[in-house]
Amino acid sequence: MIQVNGIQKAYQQTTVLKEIEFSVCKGEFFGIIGPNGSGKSTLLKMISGVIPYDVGEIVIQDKPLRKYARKELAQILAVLEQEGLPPVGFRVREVMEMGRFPFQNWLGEEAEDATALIDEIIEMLGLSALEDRTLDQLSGGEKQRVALGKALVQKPKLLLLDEPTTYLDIGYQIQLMDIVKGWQKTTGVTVVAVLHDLNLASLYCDRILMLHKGKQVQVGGPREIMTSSLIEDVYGTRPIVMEHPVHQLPQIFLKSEMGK
Ligand SMILES: Nc1ncnc2c1ncn2[C@@H]1O[C@H](COP(=O)(O)OP(=O)(O)OP(=O)(O)O)[C@@H](O)[C@H]1O
Repeated sequence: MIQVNGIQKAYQQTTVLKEIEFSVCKGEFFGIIGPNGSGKSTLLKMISGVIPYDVGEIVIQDKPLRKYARKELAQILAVLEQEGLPPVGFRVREVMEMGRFPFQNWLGEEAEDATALIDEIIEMLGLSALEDRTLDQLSGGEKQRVALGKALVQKPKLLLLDEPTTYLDIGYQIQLMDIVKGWQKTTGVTVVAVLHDLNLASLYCDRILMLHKGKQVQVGGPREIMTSSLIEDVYGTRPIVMEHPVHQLPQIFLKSEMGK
């Protein structure tokens, strides 16, 4: 689905990503982790075509990214990002409808009626009671669900998530990740997610790319990536890693230097 071949990126004179090389299979849930400033968002923005890369190539569905027209890319790829919502005056349903722009002609008409799809997604995200509210009348967590809805109504083949659980309490974190996973199972969408929470990354991702200071440290399954030595090398703190009692996947426990 995606091949990232030898990507390099500099802002002004400072290189922020170098020699990034990996591929993501169709239908995979692929995570990108790493400390603050390691280049995660920059990499995701390059995959979504928002910012250019300096060296290398990104290929999506066997076609180099730079050969895609904007609208053509928007028909296969959707992004959930913090700043992805329109200005505040819009209502929840209107925002969902905006997700259909890539499929409309210049008159705002679409070959397929998307009303049923929008209804289904509003219902699935628990937004039915809020659909006539404007964005400024929503909490941070509710806005995040609207942003996810706007991405899902595009019915993307590739869904890019930039820190999707920011602002969400633990209940909504799991709910949002489960919704994405469930949606993936029914539609076969490929998901690439930048995640700060290593435990969520371990639970949901098939494979994970770990970045450190703009370099690719390793790509592998949760058991290969979630080791205390690798995490200590990259994050500078040595956690305890234990197997989740239900999911049999590695989970980390942080250790305080101060004790209690
Ligand atoms: N527009 C920009 N101009 C200059 N430098 C930038 C720009 N955007 C990001 N950077 C720098 O590039 C590096 C990588 O930033 P990026 O936002 O990709 O990291 P990140 O891993 O997503 O960080 P975080 O976890 O803190 O969100 C950082 O050093 C950042 O300061």
